[in-house]
Amino acid sequence: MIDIVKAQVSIIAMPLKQPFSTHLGTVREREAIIIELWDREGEVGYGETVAFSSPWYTEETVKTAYHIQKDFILPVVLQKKFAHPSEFTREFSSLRGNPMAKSGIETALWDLYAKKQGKSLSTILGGERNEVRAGAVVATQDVTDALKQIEQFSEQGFERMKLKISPANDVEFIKAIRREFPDVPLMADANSAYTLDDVDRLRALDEFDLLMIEQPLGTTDIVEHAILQKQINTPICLDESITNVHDVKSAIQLGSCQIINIKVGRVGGLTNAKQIHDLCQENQLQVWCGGMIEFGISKAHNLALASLPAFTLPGDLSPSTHYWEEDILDRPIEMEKGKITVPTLPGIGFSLNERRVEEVRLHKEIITSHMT
Ligand SMILES: O=C(O)CCC(=O)c1ccccc1C(=O)O
Ligand SMILES: [Mg+2]
Repeated sequence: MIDIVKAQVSIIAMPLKQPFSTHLGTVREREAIIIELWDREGEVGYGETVAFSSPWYTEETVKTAYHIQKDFILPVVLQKKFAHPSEFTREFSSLRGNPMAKSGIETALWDLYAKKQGKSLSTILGGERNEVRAGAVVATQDVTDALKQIEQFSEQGFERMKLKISPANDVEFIKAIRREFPDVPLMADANSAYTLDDVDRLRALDEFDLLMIEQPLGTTDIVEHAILQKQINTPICLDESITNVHDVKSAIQLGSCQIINIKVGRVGGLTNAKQIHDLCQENQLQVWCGGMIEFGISKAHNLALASLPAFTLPGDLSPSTHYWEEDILDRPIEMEKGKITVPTLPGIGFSLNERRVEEVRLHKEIITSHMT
């Protein structure tokens, strides 16, 4: 039984090494909520809430997630006992939406559960890979910058590059990159910058041999992506549109995509992420693990998830030093020749570097079971 008696919620903030720009705006500093849950025997589980400071990618923010966690999720988690972390998802099915708030806590329960079993989170989830393939995101709207970044990322060994595109920055931008790097594995992410009126523009991207185009149309759309996929050769990958297993069923039924980007936070935790993985595997859809410009706790959860068999494509998985001067883990996550080793120690295989967390912490709150 998982019997949580104490929770510590920390809001941290750190500048990115370089700005991360999309057509929706620029991220220069990253806030996140780090969750620590202790059970009655003193074992600790770690989770990270990946909502951003503002609602540019999805509706949640650090403040909404904090509110939902503190006022609705943690009081229940501190009262209830869970036989298995998957019970969390059922327990909070009547708490609508707020997947990142849920995920921040659910993932901590998974870490704790795996540690209690003395097994790695990868093993507990059914992982089969001992290393995963890393991919880099070129998040600049400037072609000179983009060329420089791709050069650098290739030297570092990243196995694919993802370009952030929009109607203001697509055909000419990709053409300039393809001229310099004819063979680099390349994909594009539009973060919903297009509509069906742009079919000709999107068809023009077919000549660049992109591995896929991620989320070209509306953030909640499943139907129009199916219409688009019939008119372009580049495989469509859905990100924002997939929030639960039902969305995946619809996308499969309609032929809305060939690939799915699974983000633990976007789908409300590891239980749902695994269920989506299993469904994609049964239906021969390829999946990869999406990134949220995250700190090491979420990175470690991603490594465990990406070790599952259907994660055949390189993900938005990068070492600790990719975005951060110094991450918050006891030791950095490292990449070697484009691969990151899946930890074999119990749970996520990392703990927090308390000194570093202290340096970057804006706020801390401890909640115990006799307070709720
Ligand atoms: O974590 C990364 O390496 C970046 C991944 C990325 O592109 C991204 C980062 C933040 C929000 C949305 C997205 C996205 O995939 O659309
Ligand atoms: Mg995306």
